[in-house]
This record gives sequence, structure tokens and C-alpha cells, in this order.
Amino acid sequence: MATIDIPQVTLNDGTTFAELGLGTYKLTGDEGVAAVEAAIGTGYRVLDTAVNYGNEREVGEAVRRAVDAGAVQRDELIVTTKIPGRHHGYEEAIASGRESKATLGLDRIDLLLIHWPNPRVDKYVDTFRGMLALREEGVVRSVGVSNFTEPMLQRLIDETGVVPAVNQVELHPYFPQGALRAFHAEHGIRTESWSPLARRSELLQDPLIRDLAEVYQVTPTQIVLRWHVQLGSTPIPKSSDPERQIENADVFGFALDEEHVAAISGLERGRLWDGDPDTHEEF
Ligand SMILES: NC(=O)C1=CN([C@@H]2O[C@H](COP(=O)(O)OP(=O)(O)OC[C@H]3O[C@@H](n4cnc5c(N)ncnc54)[C@H](OP(=O)(O)O)[C@@H]3O)[C@@H](O)[C@H]2O)C=CC1
Ligand SMILES: O=C(O)C(=O)[C@@H](O)[C@H](O)C(=O)CO
Repeated sequence: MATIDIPQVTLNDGTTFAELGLGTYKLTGDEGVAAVEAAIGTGYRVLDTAVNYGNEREVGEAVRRAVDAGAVQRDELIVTTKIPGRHHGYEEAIASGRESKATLGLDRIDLLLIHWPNPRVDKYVDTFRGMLALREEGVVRSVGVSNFTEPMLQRLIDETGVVPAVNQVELHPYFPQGALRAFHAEHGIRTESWSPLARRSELLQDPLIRDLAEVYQVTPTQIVLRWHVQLGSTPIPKSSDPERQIENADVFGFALDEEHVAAISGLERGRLWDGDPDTHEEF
């Protein structure tokens, strides 16, 4: 199959991002490298890893192999990684970013995120300042956050004068994040959806999703991912399987009617699990 042309968007710092990317949580070892390399071959350009996934080495290896094979140019890829809670703090963030770059074995980190805000520790502003220093140093190209609420974003903007390029958050039809997306739109922050398929929960069996799959003659997964695209959020579905990776990326040849986008958003019922950034902490 020919490479899928995933459309691009421009972030608030002028860099390029994609309308859909690849999640890599649990893609480890040789199989993980092969899965990420296959995805790049399919046309995925945004790759999402984290220190805490323990697979930065694998993601970097897949990038090198794909570039060496001529499947992609290095500059077309947006390799994202994340600073874990145990590395919060100005100096700690700098050390963390440098270490991630070394583990990835790449010339730079394209997008570095704070993985969780951990508000009780109260070091996310200093962490972000460390990331800005990494950007100055050229270790990192773009800086963003993950799991930040509106007040946390506002504080970051007020105290550093810098608007994060991306906020990667839990977002799927059960949790469409309407208020947060409106805040992002107002401030020029790109929304990125984690667990966009609600982790293959009963969402893909939902009668509305299945009916729409019939209407549009696509799969339930494609209905859900197209919904993300039309909300203006970049979903990062994870799949270890090259065929499912193709299915997931192939959502740019049809469009949902706005009434169907609204109907899918009407499935809202809350978070999948207890991942409220005000209380949940990860180290
Ligand atoms: N910032 C944060 O705090 C968080 C970030 N993330 C990021 O988001 C990414 C995606 O989220 P994740 O939690 O993995 O969940 P997803 O919603 O992406 O679901 C992944 C599951 O769906 C399955 N799947 C994928 N494609 C299909 C398909 N076409 N048909 C049927 N099943 C399918 C996968 O199985 P298979 O592999 O067998 O195809 C896997 O079991 C993560 O990998 C990670 O990069 C996730 C959680 C938190
Ligand atoms: O996958 C991630 O990025 C996470 O932050 C996970 O720890 C996630 O919070 C999770 O898997 C919880 O069950």
C-alpha cells in the first residue's frame, strides 16, 4: 500500500505537527522497533514516547532505521518524549532532556512534554523553565505539556510568558474535553488526544459508532479517529499491528457530518480511570 499522507498543522512556535500520530506505550524490544518502523513506513510522522515507557531506545532505533532505509527524512518526524514526575525541577528537567536525547540517540527531541503536572509537588513551572533552557541549547525544538488543566496552563503562561505548543490529554468520545479544547483554541495550544480509542474498551462496540461505520462504510475505529481530527485534536492511537496502524491512519478520505460529530461527543460520561490531573500523580 502507498504511504498515507497525514495532513500537517503548524504549532504556535512555527514548527510542523501532524493531524494524527502514533502512541508507543508498551511497544518495546525488537517487536517495538519493528512496529514503530512499520508505522513510519505507513506515513506516521508524530511518534509519542516517554521516559516512563522505557522504550525511547526502541523509538530512536526505529527512526534511524527508517531514515537509513530512505523511508523518511529525519526532519519530517516529530519525536516526542516526556519528563517524568521524578525529574521535576529546573536542573532535573535539563538533565532529563539531555538523557532522553542520548537514549533516543537522535540529534534532538522534536517535542518535549511534562508528563503529569503533579501539583502537590508544585515544580511544574520550574520544570518548564528547564525545558525552555533545553530549547535554547538546541536539545529540544518544541516545548509542551501533558495532563494540564486550564488553571495550570494559565499559571504556566503567566509565570513564564511562554504558551506551550501542545497539551496532550485524555480525550475520546467518553471524555471530549470541551472546555479545555476551547481554552486551547483561545491560546493557540494544539490539543493531542491520548487513549483516543478509549483503549479499545466497549467504545468500539457502541451502537452509535457501529451504525456510523455502516453509514460511512469505514470501521468503528476510523469513525472515532475521524471524530478527533474534526475536533482539531491530534489522536495518537497505539497499535503494534501494521494492518491496524494503516486502518488507523486512513481517516483522511472521508468527513463526518457535523451532526454526527456532535452525536459522538454526546457519548460523554467521564474519564476512563482515575486520572484527574488535580489529584493523580506519576513519578
Ligand atoms: N500523556 C499521558 O499521560 C498518556 C499518554 N498516552 C499515549 O497515548 C497513546 C495511545 O493511548 P493508549 O492508552 O495506548 O490507548 P489507545 O486508545 O490508543 O488504544 C490502544 C489499544 O487499542 C488497540 N487498537 C489499536 N488500533 C486498533 C484497531 N484499529 N482495531 C482494534 N483495536 C485497535 C491496541 O491493540 P494493538 O496494539 O494490538 O493493535 C491497544 O490495545 C499511548 O500509547 C501513549 O503514547 C497514553 C496514556 C496516558
Ligand atoms: O501512558 C502514559 O503516558 C501514562 O501516563 C500511564 O501511566 C497512564 O497514566 C496509565 O497507563 C494509567 O493506567
